[in-house]
Amino acid sequence: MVVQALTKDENKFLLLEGVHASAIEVLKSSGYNNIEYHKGALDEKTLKEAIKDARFIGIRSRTQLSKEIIDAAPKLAGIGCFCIGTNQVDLSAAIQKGIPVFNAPFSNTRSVAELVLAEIILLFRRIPEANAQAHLGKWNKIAVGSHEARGKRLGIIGYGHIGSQLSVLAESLGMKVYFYDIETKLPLGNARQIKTLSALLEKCDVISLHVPENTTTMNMIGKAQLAIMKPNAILINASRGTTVDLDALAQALESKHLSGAAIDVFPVEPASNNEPFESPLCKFDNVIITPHIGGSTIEAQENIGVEVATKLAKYSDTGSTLSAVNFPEVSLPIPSQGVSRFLNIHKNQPGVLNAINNLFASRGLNISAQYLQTMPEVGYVVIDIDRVDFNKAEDMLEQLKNVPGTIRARLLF
Ligand SMILES: NC(=O)c1ccc[n+]([C@@H]2O[C@H](COP(=O)([O-])OP(=O)(O)OC[C@H]3O[C@@H](n4cnc5c(N)ncnc54)[C@H](O)[C@@H]3O)[C@@H](O)[C@H]2O)c1
Ligand SMILES: O=C(O)CC[C@@H](O)C(=O)O
Repeated sequence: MVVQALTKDENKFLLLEGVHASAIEVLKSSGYNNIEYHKGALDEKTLKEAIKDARFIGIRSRTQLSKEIIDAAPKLAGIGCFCIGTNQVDLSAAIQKGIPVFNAPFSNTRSVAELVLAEIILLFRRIPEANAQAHLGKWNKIAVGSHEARGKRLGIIGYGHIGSQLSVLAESLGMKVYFYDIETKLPLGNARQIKTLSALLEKCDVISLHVPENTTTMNMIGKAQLAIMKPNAILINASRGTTVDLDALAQALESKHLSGAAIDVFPVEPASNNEPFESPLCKFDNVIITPHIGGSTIEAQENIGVEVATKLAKYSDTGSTLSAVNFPEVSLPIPSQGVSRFLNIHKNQPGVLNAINNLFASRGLNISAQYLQTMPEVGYVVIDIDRVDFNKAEDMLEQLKNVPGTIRARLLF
């Protein structure tokens, strides 16, 4: 359990996978200079070593923060995913250790929507094949199988931040947009929500996936779903690699049932740019294969760097967990000078708050403000008391950590 009040330099930030320099700028301007930066992901052994004394870690999609890795990080207080997806983190193991996980839910969404729009046009025009042939010296000037996007039907699976932006962009090209989502969503423009996935697949000329990775989306496009797609339809996946069965897709391309595909994400992705990439799709000229770069634009990465680093610094400075993905959200005002602030993360069981309040009362300490949020497993309470000297605050922290049910307690200032 973490109990000591820390200076900013004692908070080591371990930043992996080349997160944008904007993250470092934010951390430094917030007074955090103890930053270990790596351009790539670390192998498991090196990661376990590096994370041992890290207070915060910043990753993208390559680093798997399993329970085993989290258990190897006794000081870890916060995780920043410098991306949208958080499926690479064992969120349940993190919350059980009292560790909030933050991400950047919007910053790269436009980049993905733009890439998919470009892929729709390229695939309708059969540009990937023409390009491959031209590179081999073959001049194949034909219009066969080449189409405008205008008037074609786009089917979007998952009408969230990315799917809905794609919807607007595609309509501006004159496409007819349909979508399938497990939630009822407000259609933008003239888009229409379709009740079942099969109805969407049967109807549309292009299908694009924009769902999260979870049990409901695992292999949601397999042999049966590909079979009911329109002949010569196109499949695009820039969501997560687990959503499409790639062997089934390869068969659908082999049999020429589909006219093309664009795939940005894979069930197994190389851990670094130095490792080889293999896929059953590599042999098809009518498949655009990209190395998980849907969100990899300078604009997106810079914004993500600022957004996630700000969330980590704010949590470290004030205890604010606003927009954490796995954790009770507490938004905190800027504290006044005359305050000492404690955090207590505890199992959500009866009596913890009572015990905490009795503890402060028994020491004659006035609680000037208290912020509490709970989730089924975990409660998070931030306690401001009229300022006490450091020794007394440290003594209180020792008591606070002994409150039954406490997972983690910290003294912020
Ligand atoms: N390729 C990249 O570089 C890249 C970049 C950013 C995001 N992503 C991925 O794109 C995906 C979408 O991101 P987003 O920001 O739009 O997410 P989002 O959470 O805003 O939207 C996801 C939508 O999918 C819906 N959904 C969930 N389960 C579903 C199911 N079984 N069937 C149908 N709909 C379902 C949700 O209701 C929601 O509307 C995520 O997997 C994210 O990780 C990839
Ligand atoms: O930048 C990455 O590694 C992941 C990008 C994307 O998949 C996301 O989840 O935001």
